[in-house]
Amino acid sequence: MARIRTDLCILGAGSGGLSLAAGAVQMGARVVLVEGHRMGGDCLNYGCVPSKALLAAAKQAQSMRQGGCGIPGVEPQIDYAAAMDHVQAAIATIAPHDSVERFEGLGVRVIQAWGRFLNPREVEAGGHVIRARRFVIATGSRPAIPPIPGLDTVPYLTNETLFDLRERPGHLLILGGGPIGMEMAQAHRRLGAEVTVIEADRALNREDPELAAIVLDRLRAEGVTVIEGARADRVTGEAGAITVETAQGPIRGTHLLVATGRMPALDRLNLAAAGIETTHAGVKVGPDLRSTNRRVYVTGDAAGGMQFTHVAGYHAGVVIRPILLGLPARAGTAHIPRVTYTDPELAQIGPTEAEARATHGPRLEIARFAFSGNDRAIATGRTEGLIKVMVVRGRPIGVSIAGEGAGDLIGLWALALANGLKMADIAKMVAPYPTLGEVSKRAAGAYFSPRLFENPWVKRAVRITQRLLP
Ligand SMILES: Cc1cc2nc3c(=O)[nH]c(=O)nc-3n(C[C@H](O)[C@H](O)[C@H](O)COP(=O)(O)OP(=O)(O)OC[C@H]3O[C@@H](n4cnc5c(N)ncnc54)[C@H](O)[C@@H]3O)c2cc1C
Ligand SMILES: NC(=O)c1ccc[n+]([C@@H]2O[C@H](COP(=O)([O-])OP(=O)(O)OC[C@H]3O[C@@H](n4cnc5c(N)ncnc54)[C@H](O)[C@@H]3O)[C@@H](O)[C@H]2O)c1
Repeated sequence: MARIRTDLCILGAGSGGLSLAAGAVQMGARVVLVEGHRMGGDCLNYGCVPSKALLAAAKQAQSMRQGGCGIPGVEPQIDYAAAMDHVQAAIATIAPHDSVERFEGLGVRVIQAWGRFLNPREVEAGGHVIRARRFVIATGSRPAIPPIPGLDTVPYLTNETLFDLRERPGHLLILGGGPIGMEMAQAHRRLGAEVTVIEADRALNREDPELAAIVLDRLRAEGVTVIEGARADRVTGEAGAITVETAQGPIRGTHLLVATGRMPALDRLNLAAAGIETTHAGVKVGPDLRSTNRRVYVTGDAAGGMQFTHVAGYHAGVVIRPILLGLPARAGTAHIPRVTYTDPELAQIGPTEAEARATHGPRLEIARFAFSGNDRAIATGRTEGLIKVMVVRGRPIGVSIAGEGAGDLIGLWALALANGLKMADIAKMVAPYPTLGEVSKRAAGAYFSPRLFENPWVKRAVRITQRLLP
């Protein structure tokens, strides 16, 4: 076994591991990066990139089908394999950025093998024993497959196999109405498949119900069947003919996508040998993302919190401080946005209205503005949408947006929450006309207008001043 001594050994070359490796090596640390499968991890190969590329193909099809602004729709000719080629081309275009060659070029030593702890200070990977001052577990997550009787007897898809399909499913059943389920439901419906989502609870149940309804109404109008409150009791059938039994009756389709959540990918790591404790959600970490082994930090999905690429990247920026410079660090969550890339999109940062109400009670004020009052939305015929801002003592603490471009619109509020800006700061902003971005300013306006327009003191001051002015 070859022995390697290094400053930092990172397990997993996905969103978190790659950001950390690139940052650490460029700041002067010796870095070993261990990846057992594909560079780029889930986001590039089986997650964000393929799902957004497929959604883009689906949006193209839908805009032809739907027409609008006086242009009649035409039924598009859909070549599902060509749409999947577009997906693979998007992955291939981004892949060099995440490649072994690029990282070796930066000075990172990349080992392409699965890593596992031998003891609290050493990892074995591909015939090497790596002794590092600090380790980072950045091994991500994988689909959590529920123990539904019969599921293991039928061929089912997950996000790891869906994007390999070359033929469009005739009728795609989707188990789980979370972000993966709803994004893939809309993509497949728009590409011409029949789609039924089977959700045990409420679809998009982490989101504000009023805003989730805007998205779900649209999906249903496009022909996606969403069955809520339906737990799958049993699955039977074979390739091309699959039945999901629920208390609401049997639901039949040709393909089944399981999208019922994700579990941390920790099983290969031999964590017990390193004294690293876990919870059901992931590695047990403190607010500084340090595990129960003080030499080992955790980033991204493996840390058991929010499962997003930008969170993995943010974690990389947090742990690099103590690892390289011995400085204290703390990972927050209050300023982290999330977006579901359905059309319309659904974006959230901080607490929803119900969550904020539970914490802040009567101190909570809600500022709202509907997209139907935005001139750009009217001009482009996309008026479905709403922004809600949760405000406590003049500061936004949470924002929910459903509507076209919600994922981009939430960026302004991510800046506001990260920097403790006030509603007055948003109101000061001059937004270009006509843009969807004006909805943020109008929400701030909605917060201040009762204070300004329904205030007798303001009216009195204006009357007095008008009398005195020459
Ligand atoms: C369908 C889908 C769509 C998504 N869309 C979005 C989106 O639009 N926006 C968003 O922000 N997030 C999205 N996500 C979530 C996002 O992909 C993850 O949050 C992100 O990839 C997590 O990054 P990570 O670094 O923790 O893990 P990953 O990126 O998954 O990387 C982990 C890496 O570790 C490797 N590994 C595992 N065990 C070992 C080991 N023992 N030794 C060596 N290597 C190991 C794996 O092979 C993998 O390459 C999506 C996820 C899915 C499934
Ligand atoms: N746009 C994005 O940023 C994006 C997109 C996709 C995924 N992701 C990430 O990946 C994570 C996982 O996504 P997901 O959609 O798989 O998980 P999820 O946990 O968000 O949703 C899973 C859904 O499946 C339901 N469910 C669970 N067991 C069921 C059963 N037996 N029968 C019927 N329904 C059942 C749950 O009630 C839940 O609504 C997300 O939480 C998110 O962090 C992000």
